Amino acid sequence: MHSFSVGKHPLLRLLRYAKGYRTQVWSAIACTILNRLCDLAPSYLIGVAVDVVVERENSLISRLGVTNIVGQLGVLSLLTLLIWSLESLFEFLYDRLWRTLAQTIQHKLRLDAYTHLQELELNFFEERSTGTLLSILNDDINQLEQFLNSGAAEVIHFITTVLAVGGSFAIIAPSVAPFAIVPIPFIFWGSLAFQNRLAPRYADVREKASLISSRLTNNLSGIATIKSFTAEPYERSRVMDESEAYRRSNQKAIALSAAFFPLIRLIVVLGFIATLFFGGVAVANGNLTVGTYGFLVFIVQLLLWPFASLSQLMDEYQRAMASIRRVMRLLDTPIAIPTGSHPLPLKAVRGEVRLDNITFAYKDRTHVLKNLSLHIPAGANIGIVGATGSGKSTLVKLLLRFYEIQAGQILIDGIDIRELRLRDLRRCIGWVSQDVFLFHGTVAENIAYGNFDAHHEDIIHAAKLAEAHEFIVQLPQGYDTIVGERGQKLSGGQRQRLAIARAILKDPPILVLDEATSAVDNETEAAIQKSLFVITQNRTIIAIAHRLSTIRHSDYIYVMDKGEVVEQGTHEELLALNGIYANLWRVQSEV
Ligand SMILES: Nc1ncnc2c1ncn2[C@@H]1O[C@H](COP(=O)(O)OP(=O)(O)OP(=O)(O)O)[C@@H](O)[C@H]1O
Repeated sequence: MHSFSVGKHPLLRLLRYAKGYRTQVWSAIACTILNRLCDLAPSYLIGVAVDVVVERENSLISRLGVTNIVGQLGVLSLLTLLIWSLESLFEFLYDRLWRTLAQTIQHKLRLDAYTHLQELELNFFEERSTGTLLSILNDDINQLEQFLNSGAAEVIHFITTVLAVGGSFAIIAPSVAPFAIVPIPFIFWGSLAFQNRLAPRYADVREKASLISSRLTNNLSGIATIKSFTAEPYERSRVMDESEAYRRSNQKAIALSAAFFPLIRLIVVLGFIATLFFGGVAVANGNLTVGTYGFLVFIVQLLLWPFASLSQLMDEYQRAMASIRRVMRLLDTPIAIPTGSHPLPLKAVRGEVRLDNITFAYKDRTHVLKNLSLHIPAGANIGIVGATGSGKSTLVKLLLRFYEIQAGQILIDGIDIRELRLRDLRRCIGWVSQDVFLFHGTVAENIAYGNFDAHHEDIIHAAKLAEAHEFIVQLPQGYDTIVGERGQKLSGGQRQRLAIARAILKDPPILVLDEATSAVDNETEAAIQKSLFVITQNRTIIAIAHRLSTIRHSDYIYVMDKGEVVEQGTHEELLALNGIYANLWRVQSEV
């Protein structure tokens, strides 16, 4: 999606987000230049005032037709008032324009980064902590604010000042001007050297910030565990370590950044002294008037100070770049599981699933599934059992194409899932996972996640089928009760039933239940089974369970061990086989 911009300077890529705002950008540039010109004017007005009192009837203003001094000073005062008012007006305008643009850029960048993030494969998320990603999406993008708010204005102010003041310098005193600009190359050289040293320090600061963020998010979600193990002091010291590392990293950046401005000031003073000295010599030799000399000494500061403030801008720039680079790196992460192009209209799905000799290993791990084949006819109701860690959940995740298989083929209705449009594939599978995730929101909203267009009656119907209606209506606000983050205000069994209701509402041709009823009691499970039986007609069901009673009525049962199918058949056939399944059944029946 972003490949065309890879390789471009991150700042240029950032500025691309302002593309559709040409008028605002130009207006902002114009207002910034006008503001700076108005800002410089008073220094010139002082020159004009001196001119009035020294030259009297022969002053510059007298050429406008006002000859007496009071009149001239009156004109000057009005001019000053006008210019200062304009300066304020332009400042208001440019500040507002740049800051609005800054918000727009941040908003678009954040949205782009999030959209891209959502497309990345699960493996990407497994290798990074939530806190790290959060710090990029939130902190880093917010970090840009300061630079975006004022960076452009400062650059334009700088250029305007140098051109206006430098130009007038060259016109008024061509012989002194070269001395005034002597420090400029040194300032540039110093700024570049500074920039190169500062960049890695700010990159380190951002890195440390993301480490704190990841520790904090982790601890906040594990707060109950921390409390139960009375690990508060331990966690406090871990947070302290991360915070200390951040502080130290920042200190290193500050030490350098703080030294720069005073250093530049020293160089600036050289230009000031040169003007003072050589200008004085010129006056003594009769090559320069006293008035002009005074004026030059005054404006040389106007010329040189912006160079000093350049250091602050560089600082902000480097800080922003450290963040921009992190965001751009996220945007440049390639999507490892690309969508296919074959459409699979929901209505047309029959629901036949075939796994053909598949082999799969998680990244840097040994094989989880080896040469596994199984065939699920459309509309069949199959069960999968097996020891913990034998690869049952992995199999389902492969069907959803969360990971890519290394060998073999997975087919739905005879089409390789790699060829299918990813959204179509996932839309036709309803998945109730082992660890249910509920979003912060109401019960109804969480069920409606299965179908955002569902009516309230549909939600209730789905909840009834999932045996959830009864407990929902007993909650304080019924369907409008907030479930808390991750659904923590509900019991495990209640969460599972909401997840089942959500999957039922999705009404998928293929329904996968991975330990979907493991947390509910036998009685409730039996009731859910009965309801499910009603809706399982014309639907392919894949049920994974440790409790064999859950799947004993399946049309066909696969028994897995260490990534392979070791037994298969109906419940009766498997009992007759007298193998692993029969053994498990005996153990569980005795219990
Ligand atoms: N994201 C992952 N990255 C690396 N390894 C993983 C990942 N998920 C699972 N595994 C490993 O793959 C193996 C199979 O896990 P899987 O969850 O498929 O087993 P399961 O049969 O569903 O087990 P259970 O009955 O306990 O749920 C396990 O050894 C597990 O450690």
